[in-house]
Amino acid sequence: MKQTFYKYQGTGNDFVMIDNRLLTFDKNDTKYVRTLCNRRFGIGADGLILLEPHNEYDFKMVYFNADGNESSMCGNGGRCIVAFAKFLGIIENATTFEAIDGLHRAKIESHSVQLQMQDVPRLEQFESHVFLNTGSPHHVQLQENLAELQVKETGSRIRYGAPYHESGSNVNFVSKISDAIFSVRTYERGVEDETLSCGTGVTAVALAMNFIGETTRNHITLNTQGGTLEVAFKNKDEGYTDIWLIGPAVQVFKGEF
Ligand SMILES: N[C@@H](CCC[C@H](N)C(=O)O)C(=O)O
Repeated sequence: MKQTFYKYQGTGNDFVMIDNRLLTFDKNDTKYVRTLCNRRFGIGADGLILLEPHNEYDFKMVYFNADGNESSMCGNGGRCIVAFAKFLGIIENATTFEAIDGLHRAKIESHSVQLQMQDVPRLEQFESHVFLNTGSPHHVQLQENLAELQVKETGSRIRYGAPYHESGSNVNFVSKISDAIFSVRTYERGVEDETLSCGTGVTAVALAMNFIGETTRNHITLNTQGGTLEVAFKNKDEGYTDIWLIGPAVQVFKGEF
């Protein structure tokens, strides 16, 4: 039987999106998911997302990286699935849904989707980077000459090196433009390459920059290779709460396989 899919992108982080409310998609077929995400032999995407039914909330999000493995939270994917749920008529402009890291609230305002992220209680500062988990693990480091950086090579070395090794971390390279604006390039674990944008990544960058005193702001603009995102948050005694990731989420096309 043919399977309908949709393609979505959020600031260039792109996803195959499937309505799996009938639970017919084989989630254990890693090779199949990997092929669908392959840009030469498949549809092509940074990840694949299933929208599934939920007993209490509007829907459930199941996220796979382009390598075919189910992974931790995807912020841009979370914003895209909210737009998809509205397209399917499951929600109007506000929702609560479940993802692998717990419940998320979200709001839609014209083409912008605002996604509430989990609180971040703990950030670790090292000599040249900050490590934190915003639903996915993120290494954040300030970087000179960001435009010239070989993100795939440098990111891969950090992702597979100590202390991350096989389980890995996403790696974000950051350049400060002003107190309120930072540029970010991200190497994504599970894609094993630079992506044009990473939602949990820019969230990590905004919090990390506040944590190390590079900004005093609580609403930060992040320039990514694929467009602009915003992150708003509140400081707690330890860590951060009321964290929102804000930006566009666009349906690109529909197809079947
Ligand atoms: N693109 C995502 C991050 C997806 C998860 C990541 N690749 C991982 O496995 O940690 C985002 O927008 O947050």
